Parts: sequence; structure tokens; C-alpha cells
Amino acid sequence: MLTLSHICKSYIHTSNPKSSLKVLEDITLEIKSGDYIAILGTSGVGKSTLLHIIGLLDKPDRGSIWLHDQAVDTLSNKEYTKVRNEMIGFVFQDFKLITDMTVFENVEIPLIYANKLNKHQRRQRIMDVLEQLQISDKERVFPSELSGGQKQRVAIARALVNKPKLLIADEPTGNLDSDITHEILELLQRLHQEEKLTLVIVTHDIEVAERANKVYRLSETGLNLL
Ligand SMILES: Nc1ncnc2c1ncn2[C@@H]1O[C@H](COP(=O)(O)OP(=O)(O)OP(=O)(O)O)[C@@H](O)[C@H]1O
Repeated sequence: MLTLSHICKSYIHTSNPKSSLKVLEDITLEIKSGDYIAILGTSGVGKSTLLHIIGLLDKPDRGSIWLHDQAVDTLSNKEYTKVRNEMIGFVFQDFKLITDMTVFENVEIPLIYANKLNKHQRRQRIMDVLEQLQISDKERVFPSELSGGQKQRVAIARALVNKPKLLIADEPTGNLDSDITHEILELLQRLHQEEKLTLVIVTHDIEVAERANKVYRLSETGLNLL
């Protein structure tokens, strides 16, 4: 589905633009359709950087990314954004919900960007996904009135509303207590099994790693399959 080949990424220090911080070096990863991948690693090793590159949110300095058999750097900026919007859903540790929008409006955002469905069709799709995630009763509620687990369900609903093939999650259970973590992981597992959703999750959580079918550790020596 998506292959990263010999990826390198450095950041320029704003305080000293002449020096750079090498974060990823020669990373190769093949994500196959139907995979459930967990990526472990110590804090600051570059997991989020890697996830941003996998999710086409950021570009590597060197190396190539292949989507099926096409190198993504041959895509125009417009095509690149289209592929990302249609193919990939994102979930973050801090949910990233828009506070002055209701649950319904938050979930509607990717559909408005995709610009494929009319208002009536959008409503249908949003209610379907809210029902699937068992939060349809919160349709008109603002994020501040939701529990952490409910916020993450809304974030997952927003990530899924465009029916992506790949769901990328950066510490999705990092802000949740253990019961809610379990509930969210059950939900992701169900989506993986029933909807054939491909999952790539960065985590410190051993329960996530136990559920994945491939576990990688990112360290200074590279990305290694455990
Ligand atoms: N935009 C940026 N500009 C400069 N340095 C950055 C930037 N983003 C990340 N870094 C640095 O790159 C390194 C890797 O960061 P990254 O967030 O990818 O690590 P991580 O493994 O996800 O960490 P954590 O587990 O703590 O979230 C860190 O040293 C971080 O300070």
C-alpha cells in the first residue's frame, strides 16, 4: 500500500541555523493493506516525525515514498493533498478537536474539504460514522462537554468519515485512563478486522503493541521489527 524507502529527515535548529538535528536516517518500511503496525521508541527518537512522513503531512529530505507503484514525489501538490485527504485518516493524543464547533461540525470538516457530497449526503455519512462509534447522541454537543474517551471517539469519527484506507494514530490512548484505553483499542481492532482498515499506531502502551500484528522499535540505530 505505502512504502518508505531509505528515508532521512533532519530539522534545522532555529537558534543555530547552521547546525541541524538528524532525526531519521535510512528508514525503510513497507505498509501492506490490512496491516496493524505499532511503532515503539523512547521519547524524542523521531516517532511523530516518522508518522508525519507516513501520513504525507511532511516530506523527507531524502528517500522516496511509494503509494502502490507510484512514487509520491511525482505527484503535483494538488494530487498529493488529494491522496492524503482521501486515503489517510489521522488521530492524535490530544484529539485536536475544534472547540467552538459541535461534534457534528468537527466530523464534517474532512467532508467539506473533500467536496464530494452534498449537505444531505454529508449528514447521512456523519450520522452513520457517529452511530458506528456510539456517539450519535452527542451530535450537537461541544468538545468541552465530552469525556476524554468521547473526545477520542469523535476524533476517530472525523478520521474515518472520508473512508480512508489507512488510519494513522499518534499515541491515541496517551491521555486516556486504562478502561477507556481498552475501549478505544477494542474499537480500533474492530475497525481493523471488520472494515479491513490498515492501522499504524505510535505508542508507549504495551496493550497496543500486543494487539498489533507487526511491532517496530525506532531507535538511533533505525527502525527494527521486533
Ligand atoms: N519542527 C521541528 N523543528 C525542530 N526540531 C523538531 C521539530 N519537530 C521535532 N523536532 C525534534 O526532533 C526530535 C524528534 O521529535 P519527535 O516528535 O518526532 O519525537 P517522538 O519520538 O515522537 O517523541 P515523543 O515520544 O516525546 O512524542 C526531537 O528532538 C524534537 O525536539
